[in-house]
Amino acid sequence: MPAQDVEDTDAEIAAERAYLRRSRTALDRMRQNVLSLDASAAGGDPVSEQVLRFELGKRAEALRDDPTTALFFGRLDHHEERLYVGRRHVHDDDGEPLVIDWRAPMSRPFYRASTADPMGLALRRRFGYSSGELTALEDEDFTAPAESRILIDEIERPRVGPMRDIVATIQPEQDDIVRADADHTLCVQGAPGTGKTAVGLHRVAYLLYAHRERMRRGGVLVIGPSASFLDYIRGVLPALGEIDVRQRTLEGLLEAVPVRVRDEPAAARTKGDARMAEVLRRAIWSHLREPGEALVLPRGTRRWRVPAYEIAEMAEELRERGVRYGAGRDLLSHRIAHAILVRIESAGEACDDRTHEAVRRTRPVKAMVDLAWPALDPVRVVMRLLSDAGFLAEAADGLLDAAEQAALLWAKPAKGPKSARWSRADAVLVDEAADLINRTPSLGHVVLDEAQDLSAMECRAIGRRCETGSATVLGDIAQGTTPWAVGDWATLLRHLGKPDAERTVLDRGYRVPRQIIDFASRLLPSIAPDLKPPTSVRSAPGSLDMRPVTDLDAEVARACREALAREGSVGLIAADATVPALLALLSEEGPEHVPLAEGFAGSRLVVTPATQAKGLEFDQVIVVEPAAIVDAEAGPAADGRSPGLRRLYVVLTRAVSQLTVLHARDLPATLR
Ligand SMILES: Nc1ncnc2c1ncn2[C@@H]1O[C@H](COP(=O)(O)OP(=O)(O)OP(=O)(O)O)[C@@H](O)[C@H]1O
Repeated sequence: MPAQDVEDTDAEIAAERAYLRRSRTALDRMRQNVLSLDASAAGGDPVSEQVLRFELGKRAEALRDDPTTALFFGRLDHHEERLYVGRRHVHDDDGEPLVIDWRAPMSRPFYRASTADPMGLALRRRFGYSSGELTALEDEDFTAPAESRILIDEIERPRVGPMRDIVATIQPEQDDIVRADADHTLCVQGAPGTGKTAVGLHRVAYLLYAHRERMRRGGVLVIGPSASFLDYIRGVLPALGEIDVRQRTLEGLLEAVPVRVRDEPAAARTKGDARMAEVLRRAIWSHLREPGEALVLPRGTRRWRVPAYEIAEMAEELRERGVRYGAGRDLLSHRIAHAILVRIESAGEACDDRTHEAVRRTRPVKAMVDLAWPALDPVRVVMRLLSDAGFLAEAADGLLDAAEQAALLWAKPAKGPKSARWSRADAVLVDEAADLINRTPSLGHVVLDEAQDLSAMECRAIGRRCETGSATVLGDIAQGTTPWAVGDWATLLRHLGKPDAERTVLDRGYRVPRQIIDFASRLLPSIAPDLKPPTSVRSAPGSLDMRPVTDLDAEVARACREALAREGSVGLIAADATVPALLALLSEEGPEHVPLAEGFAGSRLVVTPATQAKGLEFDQVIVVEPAAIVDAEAGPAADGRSPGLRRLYVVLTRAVSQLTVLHARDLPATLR
């Protein structure tokens, strides 16, 4: 850079720093204003006072400045006005905006303006930060397409601990998804590292900004594949100022039974099959009974009688109307009460709502409802289905063959719901049964990550949680590793109840350098032949290091030491069964490390079982013995593709800067 330019830039940076100081001071004043508000004066009664105090506390918390993050990261120069784009809105004492929220419509040109369409901008400025200090700027005047060094620096900035937000560098194709219409369900097929998870989380923040009341009322939920994954992403939404969003695994969501065991693949596949919905429906409705005798209700000196066939007809009519089982029970009691009231009235007695309610609550009416339409506990229904071959055979007749029914039955029938050996797929069946009895409330929006792994029944469980809301469905068919996975987006969306979801593809990779993604993509023809190989925004010569070795243990320790000598996080990824031995080896050899189960905070070197690597990333990854990772997966997936190779694809695509592959055995043929 010529000396004059350097001076100009220094002067610009000094001016921008001054603006940053001014914005920070203004933000602090906004917070002080909130803290000075008197909840008791505004509230009135003690309850509203408490609510107000709580709300003010939250508001003040949201306005707390974090000096380690960028308060603004962009500047938009229109011909007439200049706007700074940042994490939150900041205004001065006169209400004049100093920084506008990245989610506001006015911020959109920061993410979308291009040479083809500058969106009214004369200049777009990006700011680079180092530890909260404004250190660089980058200008674009839209006369020619420009590459952003700040984007590349941001991606390559060494990882410490959990995932961080990408608010300063969201790319146009990602911005489309983040800001998509709230009523739309979107399905994103995205290659590894294309930003699906990041985009899903920023979309939540966007929806909470653009539709705050509606989303707050309905609720927003993020569903991720594992506890480690949730631990990894937990900081992103709070960093975007959103602290109230529930983040759960599917198992965490289905709390009716404790998950204790893992199913054999055959059982898991059958339990996850959509036919189970019909089996359960039949099992639930098989409880209706035709009464053997008429209902007789003594009242005063009279006895009112409703014949058994009439009650059976009422029940049948309700069932045909498609009511939920639980609601039907209630409705039946009303029908019976009504039938009795008609008789009473025709005998000349005047009745009103109170008579109706009194009759409905009489012991004979309740007893008749219990007999004809018994109350059901979904847990017990599913327990019986999985324990009682006769009951299962009746419900599954014509739907599941004998082998499938045998695979479903527990080896030892359960004694009670508490001691039963429930699996994850069983918990999903309980959830379906519960919904057949009482409708599951729907949320405003669900973000579903790693969706490719879900079974049809799991999709249904999630679908009912966004039945009247919308969803963002994220995943990668090539990374589907479960034997029960549905296998394609159209089927998955149908089971989710969103067949008309808009589908889109992300194939520009941000995490993985070209050299590594090209290598991993050699697996695609075997694991997902319909998918195009992804591209990468970065090239990093030397980032792929293949090491055939003879003494695997010695090489693992050496590779870990080498990686720790460089910057950033390190993931040592191996077949699950070999992880205990690797942990013992590292404890003996010395490199400081932590097992994944203990989280990301303990050490830079995280020993990660291959089955837990999904969704995670590390600056450097050391993969130990690919052949063992492939062999560890049982049988072919539902669509006939090797889940072992898919697992390997996941593992090989976790690295940001460096991938070292140690192998004493041959590599799988497709990689050679
Ligand atoms: N626009 C961006 N700016 C900066 N970093 C980005 C951007 N998009 C994605 N990244 C980074 O790339 C990495 C991969 O993103 P993310 O984990 O969301 O991808 P993914 O598609 O969910 O990957 P996978 O399918 O492998 O789990 C993350 O570190 C993320 O912060």
